Formats: sequence, C-alpha cells, structure tokens
Amino acid sequence: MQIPSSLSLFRHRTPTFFRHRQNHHPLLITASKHHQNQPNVSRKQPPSKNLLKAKKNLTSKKDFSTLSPILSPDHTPTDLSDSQAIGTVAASQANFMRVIVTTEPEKIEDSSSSSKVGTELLCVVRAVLKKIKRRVLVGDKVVVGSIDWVDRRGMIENVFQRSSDILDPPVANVDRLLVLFSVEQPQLESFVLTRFLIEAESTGIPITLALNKAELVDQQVLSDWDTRLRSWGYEPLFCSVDSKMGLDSLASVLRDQTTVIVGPSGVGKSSLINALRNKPNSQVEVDNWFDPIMGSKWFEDQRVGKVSTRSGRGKHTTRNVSLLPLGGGGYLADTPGFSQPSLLKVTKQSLAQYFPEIRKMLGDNEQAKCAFNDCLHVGEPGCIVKGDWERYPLYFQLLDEIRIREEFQLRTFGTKREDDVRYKVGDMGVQQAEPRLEPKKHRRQSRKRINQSILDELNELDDDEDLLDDENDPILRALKNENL
Ligand SMILES: Nc1nc2c(ncn2[C@@H]2O[C@H](COP(=O)(O)OP(=O)(O)OP(=O)(O)O)[C@@H](O)[C@H]2O)c(=O)[nH]1
Ligand SMILES: [Zn+2]
Repeated sequence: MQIPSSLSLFRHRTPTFFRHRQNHHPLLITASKHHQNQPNVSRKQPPSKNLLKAKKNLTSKKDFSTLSPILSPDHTPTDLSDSQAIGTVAASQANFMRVIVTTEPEKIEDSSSSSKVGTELLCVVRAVLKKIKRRVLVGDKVVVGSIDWVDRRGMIENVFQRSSDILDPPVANVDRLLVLFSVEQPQLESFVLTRFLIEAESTGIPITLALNKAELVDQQVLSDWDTRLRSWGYEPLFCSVDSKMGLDSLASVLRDQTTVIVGPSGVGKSSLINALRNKPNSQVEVDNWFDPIMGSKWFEDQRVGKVSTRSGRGKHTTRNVSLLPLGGGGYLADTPGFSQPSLLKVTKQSLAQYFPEIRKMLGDNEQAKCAFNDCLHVGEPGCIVKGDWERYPLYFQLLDEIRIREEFQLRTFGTKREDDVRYKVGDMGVQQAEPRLEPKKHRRQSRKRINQSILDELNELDDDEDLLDDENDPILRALKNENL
C-alpha cells in the first residue's frame, strides 16, 4: 500500500497569507470577532486516544482569529508563498479533493523551469473550514497551502466566493448549462423540453440548447424545429455524436467554461461527454481520478456503498461529480444535471421571467407595462402579454402546476416561499418537504456551540472508525504523528 507523506499537510497551521490579510481585510475582522478567545470546552464522552490529541490541538492551540474571509472572485493574491497556489477543485472523494493549479506564486515560476499551472494536487480541506461550515464544492476556486510540489499534496485553506452554484449535481461556478435533447429516439417533445428549459432558466446560468441525433431525421424536420425554437427565443445547435456533425461548434461554445449537461434519459448526454473528450466508446471517467496517487486498494476501501453498521444506510452516498478538463480549455461535469426538473425554485410570480418570449414582450415595451405589477399574464385587463405565441398554453399549464404546489405548501407549512421549505429525498427517492429552520444569521452560533460542534464532528469521526481507522487512514495517522 502506498502511504502518502501527508505529514507535510499539517505543518503550517497559520499560513502567512491569512496572517497578512488580517491586517487590512474588513471581512476578516468581522468574521473573526466571535472566535478570538480560547475555547473552553467540556467533553461528554471519552474519545479515542489519537482523536483526543487532535481535539486538544484544535481546542487549545488553534487560533480562531485566522478563520478565513470569503475572497472575492476576482481577487488575485499577490503574496502567495512558495507553498501556496490558487486552483480549481476538479473532483472530490471521501476526505480528499483534487485541485488543478491555475495560479502559482511568482517566485516558483521564476526559479523553476516548468510552470506549475495545470499541476494536480491531492488536497485535504483545512479543518477550520469544515468547522465554520464553509463547504468546498467541485468547481470552487480555492487557495491551496502547505503544498508539497514533489508529492503533489496540499491543504485547501480558503474558498473564493462563487459566481453560481447548482445542487444537482453539486458544482460551483458553473458558467453554462448545456440543455441536450434528441430530435428522435426519444422524440423531441415541446412540453418536456420546456420543463427542462424553465428549470435551467431558473438557475440564472446561461443556457445553450443542443439537439442530438440530428442524423436520424431529414433536413426539413431540422429546419422546422429551428424555426420553432427560434420563436421561443433560443438558437439551437444541431448535432450528432454518431455522425460527428456539429461537435466542433459545440466544443467552441464550451471552450474555457465550466459546463453541466442537462437533459432527459437516452438523448446521448454520456455519449456527448465522451465525444467532447475524444474518448469514443469509453465509459465516462469518474472512478480513477484518485487512483494513481492513492493506490487503488486503499481508495476502494473509502468508496461509496459502504453500509454503516449503525444506521444501516450507505455512507458517502452524495453524488460524486468530477470536472473533466476539455481539450480546448474549460471543464465539463461528468454527471449530467437534473434528470427530472422539479421546478421547485420556480414560483407563480417568477415563472414568466423564465420564458424568453415573455421577457421580450415586457422588455421591448418600456412604457407599455402591465397594469398591475404582480400581473401573472393570464389575460388580466391591461396585460401586455397577448396569447399569440406557441408556448402560451404551456405557460398556463406550468402556472397551474406551480399554483397547486404552492397551495399544497401553504396548507402544509403555512408558507409558500420555496426558501422556507426544504426538500429531503427520503427513501426510494421520494421528495419530502419539511419547514426550514430559521436562517442561520438569526441564530448566530455561540462560541461554546461552535466548539461543541467541533467536538461533535470529531466524535462523529470516532463513530466512523470502521471507515476511518487510524492505522489505515493516512490523515489520521499524520495527525497522530504530529501530536506525538
Ligand atoms: N442515432 C444516434 N444515436 C445516438 C447518438 N448519440 C447517442 N446515441 C445513442 O443513444 C443512446 C443513449 O445514449 P446515452 O449517451 O447513454 O444517453 P444519456 O443521455 O446519457 O442517457 P441516460 O444515461 O439515461 O441519461 C445510446 O444507445 C447511444 O449510442 C447520435 O448522435 N445518434
Ligand atoms: Zn401581464
């Protein structure tokens, strides 16, 4: 078994970058206010020896004032040390993240012959980020520190603010949604397509609409769809993975961007992902990201599908997604997005703005606004949205569906705002709604509570010892060694 030299991950507890920024960064000062004193914690149950050491380290030595500020997306740190770099999280598995370096310290660039940009680093997430619930997602731009350039390891120290994040699949900083349908097999159907488009529009992320399997129908059918979809407000790209038609245009649209493909089953999403990666007839690469570094045996043991003895449920069952680097630059998520659009983020009031046709009617007529601000555009007097467009009936149909859902929410939870309800996918994938707790900012965590949650999390690690036993887990072993 290959044992990574993860010791080096833990050497620099307080990276110079953060110490430096603390002097002038207002966000940092706010963020660190509540954590300045040393925590004073009582323990409920005796944890195992090695974790006890880890806890002691966290609760006595850790300086909480270095809690990381949220970095603005276009902030470029000029004071990166030799062991720091900026990168993009391309994949995550168990406790590890694969980060591709995008910006390196200038010193490194000068002194070494080859650039470190593009280097893949195997990283852990700095414990304090987990404690303050700063989740690191695939797609996140991050600061990596404590880098060992030889062994290609590091520790994620901070996360830049996201331009967007989507939940299905969980990816940050998505630049584009590629809505993929096929003209045949399965046949293109306007209502299903509209549902996907509305769901995509509701993310606010730019959309490209592509229609695959174009080789299966004649030119007339393509041109009819082209006319129709243009009247909806889209410029469809026709393509065929089989005949390679249109793949170059698609590749150039996706260049230098992070893209998630969405669309129904069977339209060719996986085939297209493979084609754009020039990997004909191969499985989408998901599983071997970490193997070269971790050694597959060890990694297998950490994988999805292990069943917890306690809960009887699978652990780590969250969907793993990786960003696959595209030849011409940019990334493609290997996991297609929302296979069944739920439209849960869409309200009666917001639905209209997700129809380009309605947007155009309202936008084109600066002074000709609807008589009422909250007009639903269903034929109210003074409404400027007339019924002379193809998808008007579909708008009604979706409005009806959303109205029924909102009434159900109102009856069940006393609120119809999507934000107040969260949906848990329960057994057998059935969605269950439950009222959301008060937003976090109204229940600011006390220091004691934060400290307790640190201990709780470490206790959870204790509980998970079947999964992360210290002899086999390089990180726990490193922690243990460091504290000896
Ligand atoms: N005729 C034709 N068939 C295609 C084309 N692209 C993909 N297919 C076939 O369509 C079928 C479905 O392709 P997939 O790539 O699995 O589709 P998918 O969208 O990933 O499907 P799910 O995994 O169910 O979501 C496969 O049999 C492909 O070979 C194409 O351009 N033309
Ligand atoms: Zn109106």
